[in-house]
Amino acid sequence: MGRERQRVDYLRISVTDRCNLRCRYCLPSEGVPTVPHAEVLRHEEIVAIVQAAVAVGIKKVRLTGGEPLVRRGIVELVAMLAAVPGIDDVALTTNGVLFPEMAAALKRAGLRRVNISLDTLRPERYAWITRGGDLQRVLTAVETALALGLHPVKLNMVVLKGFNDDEIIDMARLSLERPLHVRFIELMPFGPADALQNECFFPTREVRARLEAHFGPLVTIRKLAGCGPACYYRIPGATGTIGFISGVTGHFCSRCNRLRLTATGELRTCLFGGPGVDLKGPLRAGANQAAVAALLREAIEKKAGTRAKTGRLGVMARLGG
Ligand SMILES: Nc1nc2c(ncn2[C@@H]2O[C@H](COP(=O)(O)OP(=O)(O)OP(=O)(O)O)[C@@H](O)[C@H]2O)c(=O)[nH]1
Ligand SMILES: C[S@@+](CC[C@H](N)C(=O)[O-])C[C@H]1O[C@@H](n2cnc3c(N)ncnc32)[C@H](O)[C@@H]1O
Ligand code: SF4
Ligand code: SF4
Repeated sequence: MGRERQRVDYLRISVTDRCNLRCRYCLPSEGVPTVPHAEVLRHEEIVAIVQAAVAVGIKKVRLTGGEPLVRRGIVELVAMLAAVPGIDDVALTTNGVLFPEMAAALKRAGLRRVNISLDTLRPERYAWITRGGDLQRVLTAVETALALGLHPVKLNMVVLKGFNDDEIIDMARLSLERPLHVRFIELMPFGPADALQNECFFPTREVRARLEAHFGPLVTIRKLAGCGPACYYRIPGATGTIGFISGVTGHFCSRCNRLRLTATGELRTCLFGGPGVDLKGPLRAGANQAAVAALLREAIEKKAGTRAKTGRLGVMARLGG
């Protein structure tokens, strides 16, 4: 008997390829050539694709980027997506820089939860890894998300040997008193991260060993809202959790539940590449919802429960992580 196919119910949407930071493992210092405005999907086009996606089983959307909060009208887009019948979860992955001022409006628009990238708790390190970012803004973003009752609030830390691996315990401590979910992410070989892989890759098993040497055995917990690739644990007695995203050493592809939509309207069935399907062309040529749904259905049927094999990987800021 064949393997039962994982239900695909989650669409990650990169709403822009632009970013207000230049994290060293994600973008080159000069950035990447930006896509002309006309090539980027308009709000209405994203909504049309999401409506078609609901017809093929999508229930959750996550907005990412680039930095999703630099997209003009992002609050309105959240409201439009939250209003699509059949969508029960609208989430955001952000670097947090613009979040404090926008958070209340985003929540009012229907944002349910947020994942915030935070690689270090030291201001000078943060400025270095992001090429100029201000740590205080991200810390304020985390506080704002908690104060607004967005739930769960997850933190994303890409662990880099020799840069922030000495902060693993400090980051994990953030989960002790408050409902913060601290995720340790393995560096994946995209764009500039490819060149860092040899020197900086720090595997999940070593993160876990460090945590257990300090806090004692971690307790396995059932998954948090999100159904992403993270595996969650708890430090005994902690309010929040610890998550591991093992994009390199892990084996979670057989339960992959997601599709990706790039800012320019290409549908991808795997972060690691594979054939993309152009949705913008058909949409602009007048394809109706049923026709877009048929393209989505076909892509889902072809989606393998394994990582796509590809010669060249793009940059994360283009794919939305
Ligand atoms: N290999 C792989 N990595 C992923 C996948 N989805 C997300 N990631 C990585 O996981 C990290 C965190 O991603 P987030 O955008 O916070 O999303 P998430 O953890 O999937 O989201 P939720 O589970 O919904 O909270 C990023 O480094 C992503 O690149 C995936 O399908 N495959
Ligand atoms: C590409 S960013 C886009 C959203 C937003 N700009 C942010 O930083 O949260 C999404 C996530 O991918 C992670 N990421 C970027 N490059 C990565 C890499 N090479 N390996 C693993 N994770 C990476 C980031 O740390 C971030 O948590
Ligand atoms: S990880 Fe996010 S914040 Fe950092 S450069 Fe990439 S897209 Fe921008
Ligand atoms: S690597 Fe590809 S198939 Fe595997 S979990 Fe990520 S997106 Fe899904």
